[in-house]
Amino acid sequence: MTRRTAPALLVLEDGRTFRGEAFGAEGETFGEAVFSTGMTGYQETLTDPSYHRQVVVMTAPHVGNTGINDEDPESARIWVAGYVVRDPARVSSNWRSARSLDDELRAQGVVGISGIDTRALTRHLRERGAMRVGISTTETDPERLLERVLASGEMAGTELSDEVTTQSAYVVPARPGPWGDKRFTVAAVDLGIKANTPRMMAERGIEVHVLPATASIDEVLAVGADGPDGLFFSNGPGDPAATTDQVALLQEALGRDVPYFGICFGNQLFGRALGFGTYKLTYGHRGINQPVMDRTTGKVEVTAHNHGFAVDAPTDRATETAYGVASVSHVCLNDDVVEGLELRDGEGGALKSFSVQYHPEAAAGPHDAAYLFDRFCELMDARGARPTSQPSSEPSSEPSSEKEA
Ligand SMILES: NC(=O)CC[C@H](N)C(=O)O
Repeated sequence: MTRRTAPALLVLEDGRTFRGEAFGAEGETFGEAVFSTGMTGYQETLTDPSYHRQVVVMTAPHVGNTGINDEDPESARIWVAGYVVRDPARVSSNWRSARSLDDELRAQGVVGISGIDTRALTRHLRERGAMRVGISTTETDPERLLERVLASGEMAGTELSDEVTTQSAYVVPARPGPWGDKRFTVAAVDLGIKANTPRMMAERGIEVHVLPATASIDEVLAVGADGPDGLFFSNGPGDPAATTDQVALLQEALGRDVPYFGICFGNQLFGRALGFGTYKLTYGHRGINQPVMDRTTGKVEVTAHNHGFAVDAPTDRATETAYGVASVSHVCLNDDVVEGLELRDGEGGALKSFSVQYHPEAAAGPHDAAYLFDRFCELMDARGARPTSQPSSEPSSEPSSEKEA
């Protein structure tokens, strides 16, 4: 790999400027500046559709050591809008490595910058909050780049599912096991799904029907010979408060008693479907070492996160909703942010649906939260009866208004 020495410029929307070197493709890019504290898993980060329109700053000082392989991508392309690293590896060293990180960024046209003080940049974002940023290898004047940063799109209020979702439905077959060929059939709405999610479901005997984000309730109920055993909403980019169609879809499914499991964006939309608001966190949670407590078991798990928004739900009491009794199942021990929701038949009653704000499918690990896929299987098992095509009750509560942090 040849090292680049072309100058590059990074300007935040509040005018703070960093100068470094071109890394990856040359050109100019804009997005929301966010930082990730993951020490490993940069390939999974780059290809996670939830990072669409975000410029990711890596706090790990040395990035790219293991190159890029053909097995680990979470989707067919890199989604980050830009990439910021301190010190790119000069040599890729791993038996699976097919090419260097720099070559991959260039091949996919992703503009990055290296050689900047990522610690100072991260501290700035932590204090001032996530904000818009521009990176350019063609502009040398920070003032002119700043004008374009200020003209670029904001993350708050932006709906992005249709830019990342699959164009057509596809099936990930169940892996045969002690259950026979398959155990369950699940409709999974792709709001930016990562490849490891259907993989972990398939390993548990789930046949996963991945549907586009525009799926209707009829398309969901048409999955499986007799309707799906469960409904799943994936992770995904954008502001959950700007998403309405999928909230309505979820309310229809909950009204028909379809067991539901959601991850990240799927947790936020579950919250909205239950009538809670969502809000933007100051700088969000992105990394692979976040402590989360499961309030049902009292156990603490170390988990992977990637979220800039969160659900605004009370942690001190359960909430009556049109679909059952909702409560906060998981909290982040760093800042008490809601990390999971559950819906029960009545207070202390049987579980009907649940979701988490973090990533049980985390491919770079940690794997503490993988049990949630088993919990989904247990839920579908327990609620065995297939959903009916008639709503069990008319949804009545509208999602409450959103709060901006
Ligand atoms: N990984 C995700 O699903 C992210 C959800 C949402 N876009 C957020 O930033 O909070």
